[in-house]
Amino acid sequence: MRIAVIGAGAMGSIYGGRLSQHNEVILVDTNEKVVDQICKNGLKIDENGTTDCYHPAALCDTSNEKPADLVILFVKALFSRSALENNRSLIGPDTRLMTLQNGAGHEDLLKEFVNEDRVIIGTTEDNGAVLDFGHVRRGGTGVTNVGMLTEDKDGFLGRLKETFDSCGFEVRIHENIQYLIWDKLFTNVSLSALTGILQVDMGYIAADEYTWKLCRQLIHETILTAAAAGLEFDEEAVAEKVKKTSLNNPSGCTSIRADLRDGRRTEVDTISGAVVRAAKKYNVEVPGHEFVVNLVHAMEGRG
Ligand SMILES: NC(=O)C1=CN([C@@H]2O[C@H](COP(=O)(O)OP(=O)(O)OC[C@H]3O[C@@H](n4cnc5c(N)ncnc54)[C@H](OP(=O)(O)O)[C@@H]3O)[C@@H](O)[C@H]2O)C=CC1
Ligand SMILES: CC(C)(CO)C(=O)C(=O)O
Repeated sequence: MRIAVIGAGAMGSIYGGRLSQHNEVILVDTNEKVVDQICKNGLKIDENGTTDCYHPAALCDTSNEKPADLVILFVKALFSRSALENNRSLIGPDTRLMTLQNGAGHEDLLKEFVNEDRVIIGTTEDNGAVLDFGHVRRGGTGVTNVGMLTEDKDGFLGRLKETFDSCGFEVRIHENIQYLIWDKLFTNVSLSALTGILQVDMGYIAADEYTWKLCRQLIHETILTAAAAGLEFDEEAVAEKVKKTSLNNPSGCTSIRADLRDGRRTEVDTISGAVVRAAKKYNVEVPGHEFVVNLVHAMEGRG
C-alpha cells in the first residue's frame, strides 16, 4: 500500500516507521531537520529496550507527489487544516483519509478533503515521545481501533487491518467507532485537562480529594452529553477507569500539561471543546467544560 503519514512526530513516526517495513511510506513534516535526519540516517524507534532503524521516504514538500492509497493525519489537531491543505497532492479521488488523533469530531474536517465514505476515524492505545530529530520512543502498545462513517462496501478496513497487523500493530474494526472515541475522550477531558490546568502529574488527579471532585464533575457532564448523543456509558465504570489511569501512572505527564508548560498551544478545542460543541447541539449544560476551554486558552495566551 502507498501510505503517507502527515506529521513525523511521536505517533506519526511510530506508525510511519513500522508501516514502512512492508509498504511504500512517505513521512511528511514541516520540520526540515526531522526530514533531513530521516533521509540521511533513517528513522529510529526505541521499543522494548532495543533501537530499530526504518527507512521511509521523508519530505517537507509533497507538491510533486502522486496520491496515496491511505493518508494518516498525525499532527496536533490545531494544525490539521493547514497540514491537509499543504499536502493536497497526496489526496486523490481514491485516497482514504484516516486520523487516530486524540479528541472527537475530526471527521468534520476530513470530510472537507475526501468523500464521507473515504474517511477512517479511530483511536490508538499506543503512545510515544520524541527523543531527538528522527528518533522516537514507542512507550506502550495497545489496540488501534478503527471505523468508518458509512458502510465499508469495498472491505478496505479488512485490508488495512492486514497491512497494519503485519507491521506490528493490533487493529480492531468497529461498527460504532464513535463509542470508542468517546470512551477515550473521557480520560482526556477530565484527567488530562486537569493535569494541564494544575500542572501536576497524572497521579495527583486521584490522590487529591478536591481534584478528584472536579474530575468527577467533568466526567459527569461528559456522560450526560454522550447520552444525549445516543452513546450510553456506565458513569461509575468510566470514573473507575480514569482513576486507574491516574493511579497506574503516578508520575505520568499528559500532552496538554506538556504543551502548556512549554508555552505551546494545546488540543483543547478538539478535546474539551468537542464536549462543549456536542452539548450545545443536544442542549446539555456543561459549565465545567466551558470553563476548562476558556481557562486553557487563557493559559496559552501567556505563552
Ligand atoms: N504522543 C502520544 O503518546 C499520543 C498522541 N496521540 C495524538 O496523536 C496526534 C499527534 O501527537 P504527537 O505525535 O504526540 O505529536 P507531535 O507534536 O510529536 O508530532 C506532530 C508533528 O507534526 C508536525 N507538524 C506540525 N504541523 C505540521 C504540518 N502542517 N504538516 C506536517 N507536519 C506538521 C510537528 O512539527 P513541529 O514539532 O515542528 O510543530 C511534529 O513533528 C495528536 O492528536 C495526539 O493527541 C494519540 C495517542 C497517543
Ligand atoms: C492520558 C494520556 C496520557 C493517555 O495516553 C493522554 O492521552 C494524554 O496525553 O493526555
